[in-house]
Amino acid sequence: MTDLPTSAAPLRIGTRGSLLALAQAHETRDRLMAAFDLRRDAFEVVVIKTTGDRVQDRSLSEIGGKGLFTREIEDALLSGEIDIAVHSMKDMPTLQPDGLLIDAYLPREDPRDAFITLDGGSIADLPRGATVGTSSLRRRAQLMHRRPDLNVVEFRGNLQTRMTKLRDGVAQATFLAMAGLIRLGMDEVPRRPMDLSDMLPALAQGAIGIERRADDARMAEMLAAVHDRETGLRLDCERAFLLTLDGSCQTPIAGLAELDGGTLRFRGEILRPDGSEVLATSGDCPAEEGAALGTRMAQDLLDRAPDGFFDWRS
Ligand SMILES: NCc1[nH]cc(CCC(=O)O)c1CC(=O)O
Repeated sequence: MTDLPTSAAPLRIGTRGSLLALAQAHETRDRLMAAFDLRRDAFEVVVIKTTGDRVQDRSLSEIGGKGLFTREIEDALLSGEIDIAVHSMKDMPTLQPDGLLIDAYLPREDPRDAFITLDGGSIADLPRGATVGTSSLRRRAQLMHRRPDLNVVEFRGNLQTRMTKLRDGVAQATFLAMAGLIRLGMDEVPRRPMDLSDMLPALAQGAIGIERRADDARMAEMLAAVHDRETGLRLDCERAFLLTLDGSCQTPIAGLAELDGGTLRFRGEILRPDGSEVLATSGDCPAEEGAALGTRMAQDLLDRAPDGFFDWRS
């Protein structure tokens, strides 16, 4: 490989500024350092503020639009201010702008959601009418499906902010992705990982993707060295499912692909926002054919959804 980055011409990694985003950018840098025997000063982490970071006083679905956490970063990639961008794949729109692509993923972390209370209790321990904080339409719908008696309130902010809200009594419980807790080393937070049969995660939860310019052969070569093939196969299926349903992280859609040797198994579901109805599907295929399976699984749900099921789609 010619033309490796140096301290004089470092590889610039674009990222949001949250602690989790920075941890993910640093993991990407560390893996590239190891793969190419480079020093830390051959990299520069460039923090970019996005609309989603800036607006804290309204719910994400209210601000609307796709790419709330990505647009400014993708602009920096297109203009050449950065060389790659590191993203939580569950926050990524399913299609990238012309000229950009994502075909490199780091090894996926635990994809499950965790149920969080200060005393480590379970959902079943919550008294009738208890308040749960979450801004995720998916988690809200999944929770209300099981416990329609619960009161769900908006809970925005990073992991630290949400823990402070729990301590302040704004809500008795919340959900956080296991991947975030693990990547931030928040070992002191009492968490109960949700069984996958009780709560399917957001599509691509726990996966880190690295975006680059489509015509950047040097970055393509470098990223291929850190790409995790199994994560890629699972994400091919999950992203095809999401694309066919035209969903995003802000719609009540859940699903997960898992590899079992050469077989890819997928489970997915869509919900009404109030949790009153769930439509679930599952299937499997050879590991390499996940995209076709994801599309077929989504089509199955579209075919079965009664009139009006998708009224929440704008
Ligand atoms: N929507 C915010 C977001 N984006 C990615 C993660 C967690 C890490 C991941 O899923 O990769 C989180 C926080 C959360 O849902 O608890």
